[in-house]
Amino acid sequence: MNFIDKLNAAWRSNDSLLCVGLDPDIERLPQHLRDHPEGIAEFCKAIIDATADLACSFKPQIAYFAALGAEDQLETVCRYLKERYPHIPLILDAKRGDIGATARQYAREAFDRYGADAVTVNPYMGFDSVEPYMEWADRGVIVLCRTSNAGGSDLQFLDVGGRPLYQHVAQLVADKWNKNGQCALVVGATFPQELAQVRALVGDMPLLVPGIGAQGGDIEATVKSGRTANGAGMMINSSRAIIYAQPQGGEDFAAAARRVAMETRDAINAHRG
Ligand SMILES: O=C(O)c1cc(=O)[nH]c(=O)n1[C@@H]1O[C@H](COP(=O)(O)O)[C@@H](O)[C@H]1O
Repeated sequence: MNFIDKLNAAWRSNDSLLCVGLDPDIERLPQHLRDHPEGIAEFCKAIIDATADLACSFKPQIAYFAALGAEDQLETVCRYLKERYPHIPLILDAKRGDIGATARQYAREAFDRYGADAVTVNPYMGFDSVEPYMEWADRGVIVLCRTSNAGGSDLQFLDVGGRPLYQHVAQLVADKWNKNGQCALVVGATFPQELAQVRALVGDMPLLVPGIGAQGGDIEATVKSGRTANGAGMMINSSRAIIYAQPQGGEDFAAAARRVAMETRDAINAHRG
């Protein structure tokens, strides 16, 4: 099953648009896992088990593993997800961007090494830097468009022929780059008006929407701005607010993550109709 079909099936089967982000900062893990040689993987596996029935996707952020030389633990997490929850899409967040020959190696890393269903990529270097990922026709290519951070406006808001660059990117991907129907776009939940603009330009193309939770994006405005006619169309990501939900000295971290993931999924679903 290709990425888009798998995502559609996960939206339906879990009745969820929530993407659970796996950003395992070693300094924020429970002490017993900080001291454990496979602590990062154990933490992620526990979060996955606690939230897999509530999520439409999981998104590990590669930097949290690579910074510590813990790519083997990312492999473990990806393998675990694919064996235990093969119906939930795995998005590798790597935001890659380089010339074609190098991009092909990044694509092999994402799709062959980690077995990701989709990867995030940066469009700044143009189509030949994104095309190599498309050789894996059953995988998703998720292109940065209007990112959630304040500094995203520095370039993404520049005027390009009468409209901001992020809209040009959205149109370009929808009209020209998405030849195999495998593309999606990143649009931050912190900018609901721009989210609505992108939705208007790209039809039903899936959108990865980070920025609720720790970054403070408004769930109602996000869902109303980005939903498709059938009340789906988005992977709304929350990472820190879910995975570090454990109150000090309170409940088990995985149970706390489950509680917040459920609240978030339900808050999203309240506005899909
Ligand atoms: O591509 C992304 O996932 C991404 C794009 C963007 O515009 N903003 C953004 O925050 N992200 C990622 O989404 C996650 C957000 O994490 P929280 O702010 O903890 O929910 C991080 O892994 C970011 O790297």
